[in-house]
Amino acid sequence: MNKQPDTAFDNSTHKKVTRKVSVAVIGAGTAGQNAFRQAKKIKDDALIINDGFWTTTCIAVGCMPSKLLIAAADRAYDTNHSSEFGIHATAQIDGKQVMERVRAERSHFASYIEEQVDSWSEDSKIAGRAYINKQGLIEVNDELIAADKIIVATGSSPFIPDGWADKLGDTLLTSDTVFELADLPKSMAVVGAGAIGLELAQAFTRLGVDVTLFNQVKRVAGLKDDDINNKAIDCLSHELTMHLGSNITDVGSKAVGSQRNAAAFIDYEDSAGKMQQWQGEYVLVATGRRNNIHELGVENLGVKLDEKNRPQQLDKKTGKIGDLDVYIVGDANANLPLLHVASDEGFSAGSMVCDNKKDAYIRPPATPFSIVFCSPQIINVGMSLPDIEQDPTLEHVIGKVSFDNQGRSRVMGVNCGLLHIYGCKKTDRILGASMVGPDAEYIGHILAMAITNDLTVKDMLDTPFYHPTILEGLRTALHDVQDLMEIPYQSLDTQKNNS
Ligand SMILES: Cc1cc2nc3c(=O)[nH]c(=O)nc-3n(C[C@H](O)[C@H](O)[C@H](O)COP(=O)(O)OP(=O)(O)OC[C@H]3O[C@@H](n4cnc5c(N)ncnc54)[C@H](O)[C@@H]3O)c2cc1C
Ligand SMILES: NC(=O)c1ccc[n+]([C@@H]2O[C@H](COP(=O)([O-])OP(=O)(O)OC[C@H]3O[C@@H](n4cnc5c(N)ncnc54)[C@H](O)[C@@H]3O)[C@@H](O)[C@H]2O)c1
Repeated sequence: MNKQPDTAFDNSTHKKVTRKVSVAVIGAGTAGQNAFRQAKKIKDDALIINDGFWTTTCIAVGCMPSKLLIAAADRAYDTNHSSEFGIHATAQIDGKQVMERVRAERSHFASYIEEQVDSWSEDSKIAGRAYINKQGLIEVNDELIAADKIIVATGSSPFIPDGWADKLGDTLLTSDTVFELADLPKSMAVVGAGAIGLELAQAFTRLGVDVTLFNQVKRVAGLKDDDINNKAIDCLSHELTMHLGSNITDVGSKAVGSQRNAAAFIDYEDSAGKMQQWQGEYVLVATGRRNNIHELGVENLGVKLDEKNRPQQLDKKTGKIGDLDVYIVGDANANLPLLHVASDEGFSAGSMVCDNKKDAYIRPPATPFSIVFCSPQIINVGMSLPDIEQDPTLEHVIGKVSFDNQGRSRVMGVNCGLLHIYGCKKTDRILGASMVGPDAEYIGHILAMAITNDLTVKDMLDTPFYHPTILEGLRTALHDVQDLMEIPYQSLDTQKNNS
């Protein structure tokens, strides 16, 4: 490291350096484990340090338990909402069994990671919280480690507004604790209508919990296209109680008899400016996540952080910071806190630090792509509409399709949605897209593939679309893009109205 002393002592503490390694990875989530595996192929002495569980945020408290809960919720929803098909049933929901399955399946996924971590030699991993001291040395447990290169993969944690943890006490839940509930609660407020809030609020509602969702702005899933945002609110409000544009002025908990020793309340000003109070069993706070970097000491390596703790001079391909021998990858760099990004960045950084030319491939930054797994699903791909609108040279058009009357969506009874595809008039390329609607996860993948591989709208329309599918809606929107571009070959199309 640039700041590492030549001596084997830390001058400030007079502690002896306990080991010298070529590569140290801090954090053993998805990004860190990928980085470590890749580095270890070339550098025998590569070391990984981790605080807490070794099974990744994704598996322990993130992607997987949330999708397991949603899977149960969707079963219940379908059972309770099939009467339009002439099928009448009421779901009997065993809350304990629902939560047990979430945890049992989570353990199943975790076992693969545990097996891998167990296969790493004891001297290549350290369980403990790392701190980078003023000398640029890593302090962990009783060790003082000098590393030529450091990969920081310390992830992120739930953000809880100031004072709420104390005021809510044990009525407070976050994504770190909610999957540990032994049973489904009777009622719950969810604060925050981002990906976490939306997914969990809808899942618990579908499982029979009385859920109220709060968000301070009239926006869900951070959608930046107003029409898609309004449509998403419209589709979701059929089953979710939402107080969007409400301002929470206070939260707290109070004693309520013998069953539970506390019940929560939220005081809020609703969107009409009227003061209201919500009361219930728990408050699930989903007001965003913050990268775990502020107490790590990366500044001691020369890394500059902005006011939101985002590292400056970040190379988005590899996580490298300027010309330092420091890489910050995954949620820790607060760039795109998504699983596939953490995975790619970890892999690339691990290859870079040891110049692994043999089986390394530095992945280019992925086309921005996110999915929120509520129903209907919400996706964003490529550039956002506001970013496109800021650049008049892009000469964009917006191809649209509604899923409210789309053939297969109607057949399946999932006909609520809207897709906007942002096309570039000059290049016949797709700049980005935003959608709420059925099968959005698949439509999103197709659009991400098209953008990544520089396909033209014509290329996409020359590809077969099977009938009857929800994906035919994508074709309708692509046709709309073409129509707006006024490119002559569109007139040869014959399949246009089949969906
Ligand atoms: C509820 C929820 C649902 C999600 N769903 C999805 C989804 O559907 N799709 C998707 O793409 N993404 C989803 N995400 C996001 C995804 O889980 C994260 O982007 C991803 O797991 C981040 O991986 P990571 O390797 O950067 O961090 P992590 O997996 O969090 O690993 C970081 C590790 O570093 C350790 N650490 C921190 N500080 C130190 C220190 N000082 N010393 C040593 N170790 C330290 C931590 O304890 C942790 O073990 C979800 C997240 C949540 C919370
Ligand atoms: N399906 C997925 O890919 C998935 C699922 C879950 C999480 N994630 C990742 O986790 C990250 C964090 O998710 P998140 O939903 O916690 O954060 P987020 O930043 O996406 O959303 C937070 C929401 O909370 C609201 N909010 C903030 N403070 C508030 C307050 N005081 N009162 C009321 N509302 C308030 C914000 O307006 C925003 O809508 C996401 O950015 C995403 O990268 C992804």
